[in-house]
Amino acid sequence: MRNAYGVESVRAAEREVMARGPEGALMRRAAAGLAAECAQLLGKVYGARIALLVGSGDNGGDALYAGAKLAGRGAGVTAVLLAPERTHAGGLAALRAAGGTVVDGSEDRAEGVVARARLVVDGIVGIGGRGGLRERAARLVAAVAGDALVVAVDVPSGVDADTGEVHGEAVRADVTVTFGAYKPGLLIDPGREYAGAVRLVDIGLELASGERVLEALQYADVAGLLPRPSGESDKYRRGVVGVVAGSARYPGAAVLCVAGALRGGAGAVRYVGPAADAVIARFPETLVSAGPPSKAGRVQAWVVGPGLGDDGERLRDVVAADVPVLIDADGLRLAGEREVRARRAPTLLTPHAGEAAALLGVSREEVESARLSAVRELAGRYGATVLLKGSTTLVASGEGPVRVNPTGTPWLATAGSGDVLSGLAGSLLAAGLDARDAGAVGAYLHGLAARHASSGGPVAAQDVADAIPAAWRDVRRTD
Ligand SMILES: NC(=O)C1=CN([C@@H]2O[C@H](COP(=O)(O)OP(=O)(O)OC[C@H]3O[C@@H](n4cnc5c(N)ncnc54)[C@H](OP(=O)(O)O)[C@@H]3O)[C@@H](O)[C@H]2O)[C@@H](O)CC1
Ligand SMILES: [K+]
Repeated sequence: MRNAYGVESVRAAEREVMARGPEGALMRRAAAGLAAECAQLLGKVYGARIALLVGSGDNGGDALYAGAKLAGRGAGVTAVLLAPERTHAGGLAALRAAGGTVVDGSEDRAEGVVARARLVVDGIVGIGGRGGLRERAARLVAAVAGDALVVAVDVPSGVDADTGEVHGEAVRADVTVTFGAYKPGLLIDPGREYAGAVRLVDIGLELASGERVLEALQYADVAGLLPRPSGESDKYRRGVVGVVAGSARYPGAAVLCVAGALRGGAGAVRYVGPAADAVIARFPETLVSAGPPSKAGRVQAWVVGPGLGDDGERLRDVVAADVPVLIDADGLRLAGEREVRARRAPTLLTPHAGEAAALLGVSREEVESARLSAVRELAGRYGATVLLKGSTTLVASGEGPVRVNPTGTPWLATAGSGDVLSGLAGSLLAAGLDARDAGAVGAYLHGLAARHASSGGPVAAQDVADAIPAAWRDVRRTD
């Protein structure tokens, strides 16, 4: 599991270590890790031209000490000071002693220094930052050459470390070297995109796992959660998932949802609705019926919503069921907050940003720019688990850390891919995973399947469904 911690927890852990150890030890460890990463990126340090963008706090101090190390190895290092009178004094002295030079960020030549650098170190602001880049910093960042390497210290300046929100301008890094713990803002878009590749440097902070605010499942975690049929399994023990989706006129959503459900580990898929002919034609193993879902026979979990149109009656029938229910697409529009809250069995809602925006009464842009608060707000309002789809899919329940999916790919933004995900996650619910695990494991496999199917090119929803077994095998191999 990859865990991320909020700024307050990181600061508290820092205070504890500082109370025990010698002054400046943490910053020296951080700077050593930062310098090592810069050296590795450069390949050859000797003679390399490096610009340090140095703000008023300890983030700038890290950059200066790392710059001193690189200058000691023969790099040409220049520090550009954004707040000369408040620069970290020890760091500045170390850089000067190692042969580095210094310019005031308000001088005309500062932009030229930045523009000529092969590597730019962003030590403008770290976890003490608020809001986007200020004007002078933004001007200097705009001067960075297109082919220069940009390394952010701890957090790309302008990105909110706790949320990944970006208000105004921010640094776009190739690599972010972060200290002590991942910060949520490095793993959630838009911040994640600004961070580039994230490297964690251990500086000896001890963080209690109960304080993590965000977690990302890794291969081994997913392998441990995947359902495993035993020798005794029959279809009911493995779980039957019911799918209420599609319409006679638009059967595609039903077919794709069933395609996902068949690959999610449940023992059988029951389809209820008017697209039964199309479903059977494609997947003859599906059990189909046309009446109300509650009369369809035994199921261990329902998926309702994709392509459902305005069929509120079937939706209400499913929502009244006493088994786990996944609500997606049209179902989200039709399901009342009160009905969902009143359910006793688990509920998993799977909106994309546009659907989440409609439920919250805000714009799509607002959801996309503040994904963490949007998913938490929805989970709270509905008393449900919510999977917010997108470039960084998030899964939130009322309590516990939010899960962020690390396997997404932009190619997944394709028609029908959400229908496959809802079938897949519903199948995992039927197989016995709780709503948070079903959502997170479903998103993980779905992303991995899309990568398999795409290999860097466009991908259709059916291809994603077809690649789920390969993704599953991939994960199991690490078992
Ligand atoms: N915690 C740890 O374990 C360790 C932490 N370490 C390092 O320390 C860093 C935190 O240092 P920090 O506390 O000095 O804050 P930091 O981020 O440098 O900001 C300083 C000042 O910047 C200003 N400012 C605010 N917003 C701004 C903006 N948008 N644009 C421009 N300026 C802005 C604001 O001052 P203001 O100008 O508003 O008075 C604020 O007070 C951390 O990220 C890591 O790198 C490691 O060395 C070792 C272990
Ligand atoms: K920074």
